Amino acid sequence: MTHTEDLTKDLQRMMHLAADEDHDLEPFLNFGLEWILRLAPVDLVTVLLLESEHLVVRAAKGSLADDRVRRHAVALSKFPSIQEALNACGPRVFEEHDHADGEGDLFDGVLDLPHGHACMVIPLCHGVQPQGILAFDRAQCGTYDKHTVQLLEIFAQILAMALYQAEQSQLLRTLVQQARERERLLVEDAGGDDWLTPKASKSAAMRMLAHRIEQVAATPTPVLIRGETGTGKEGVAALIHAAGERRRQPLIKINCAAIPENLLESEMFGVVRGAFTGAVKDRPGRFRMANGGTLFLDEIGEMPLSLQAKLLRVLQEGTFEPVGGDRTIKVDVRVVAATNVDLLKAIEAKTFREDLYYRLNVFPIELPPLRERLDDLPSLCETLLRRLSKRLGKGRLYLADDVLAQLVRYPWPGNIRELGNVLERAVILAQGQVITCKDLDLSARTAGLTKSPSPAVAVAPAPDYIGGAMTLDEVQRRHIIAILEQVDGKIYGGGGAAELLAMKPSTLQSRMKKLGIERRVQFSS
Ligand SMILES: Nc1ncnc2c1ncn2[C@@H]1O[C@H](COP(=O)(O)OP(=O)(O)OP(=O)(O)O)[C@@H](O)[C@H]1O
Repeated sequence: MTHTEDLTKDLQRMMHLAADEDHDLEPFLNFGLEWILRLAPVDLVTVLLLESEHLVVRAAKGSLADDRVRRHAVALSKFPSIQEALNACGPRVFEEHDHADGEGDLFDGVLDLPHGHACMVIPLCHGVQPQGILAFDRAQCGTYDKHTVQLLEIFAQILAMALYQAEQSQLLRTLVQQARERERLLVEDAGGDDWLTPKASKSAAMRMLAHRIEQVAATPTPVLIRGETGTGKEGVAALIHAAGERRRQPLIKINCAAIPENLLESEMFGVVRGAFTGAVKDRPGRFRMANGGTLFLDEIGEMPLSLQAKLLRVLQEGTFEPVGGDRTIKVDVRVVAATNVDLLKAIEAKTFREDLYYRLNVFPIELPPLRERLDDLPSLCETLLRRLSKRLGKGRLYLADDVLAQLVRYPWPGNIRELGNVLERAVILAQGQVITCKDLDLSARTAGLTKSPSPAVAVAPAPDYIGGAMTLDEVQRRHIIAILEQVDGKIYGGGGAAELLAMKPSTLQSRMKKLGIERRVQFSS
């Protein structure tokens, strides 16, 4: 094969790798840098990418490439001539006096190269911003001839294009993921078809919460959302993000309980290639992905103590070091955390840091459990049935007349998630469009609960369908009266109405007041 044929084949291969559909840069870099070593008089070729005003080695090949080179990073401010080359997007060939005049070499302290060794950088420019540089070094003195410079420039153009493609495809993936996430989570004012927003809620507590969300959304303050499992904490985090100025930036989620302890740190803070076995590429981590936007830390109570100090530092200073790296990264991220465990108890048990708790708890948001916002049950059922109808390809779905009364009696330990599951199963079991009590089969669930509500309380007939004649308030009023009658008006303690209804006594009393149930008049104590 002729030299030209070889070159053509290599270039074809390189173009093919640069256009790789997965935009995995590794094969391109391996092949491309080896190719340079074969064609040009070079002992070290390095790709250095720009990251927060630093040039960070992304790949290195050649007889001088070792681990120290591969982990090297320098502040751009220390190399004005490279900054100039980046501004002009043109190559810079260094001569002996450049090294002598104080700017030094990119690899000073890492490699011991003689003054005047052949050294050149070519900026990687494709798209709006320069992405970094290609640097070429030789152990011996001399400069690069014109033809070599031209060849290396062409290679730099191909590399810059491949980098740009990979970056754009990563951006696209993140945007698609966010769009899907947003679609799933709602977002407020998008019609609210798939979500009952706190603003549209009938429960006073939820409407108050809508107000708190508006207050805090515009600030960068961390928010701690507390609430039992399935109460909608993730949805509230999305609302906070969507209501603030960060809404056009990413909302990134990480579930601290779902990721093994040893991987959580790199997942959150990123990892430098080679930091541990298996870390084959640099990964940015979710904090960097969320830069400018919001990071939702779900199940924060499960975060290992060892990571809590690092998180506290990001909250206080906005800085951290990726795993295996010593370069400090600065980010601007709004943190929204959620938990369904009692963090004060976790502090007592020494599994949660007190200082982190106070930093996160600046603006706490408490989500009430479903049993304390029963006013929302009809609208929630409507919303969830609409969602199910769409998802399962059913027509409009209805609840039969006595279903709401039964749903009100159930204590909903799994909250809205459980309600969604119960309705989903009922929709599958239902003969047609109307869901009956038989389809709900709540008795099986009630049997599994320690705090079971009264099994046989007579409840007055409920409306035909949701939106029918009897209001939920009336259903609740009759049900509470029935329970109070059953327990002779006892509210507190074992066997009292509050226990049977799985409510706090104080909540029951305020509900009775709201519904106009006068205990002293109607019941003996
Ligand atoms: N207001 C709402 N309107 C419609 N669906 C809701 C609402 N709130 C919660 N849901 C649904 O309930 C389920 C649980 O919600 P979410 O995951 O936000 O709860 P969570 O409190 O974060 O739960 P966990 O603590 O277990 O992570 C989801 O399917 C969600 O779509």
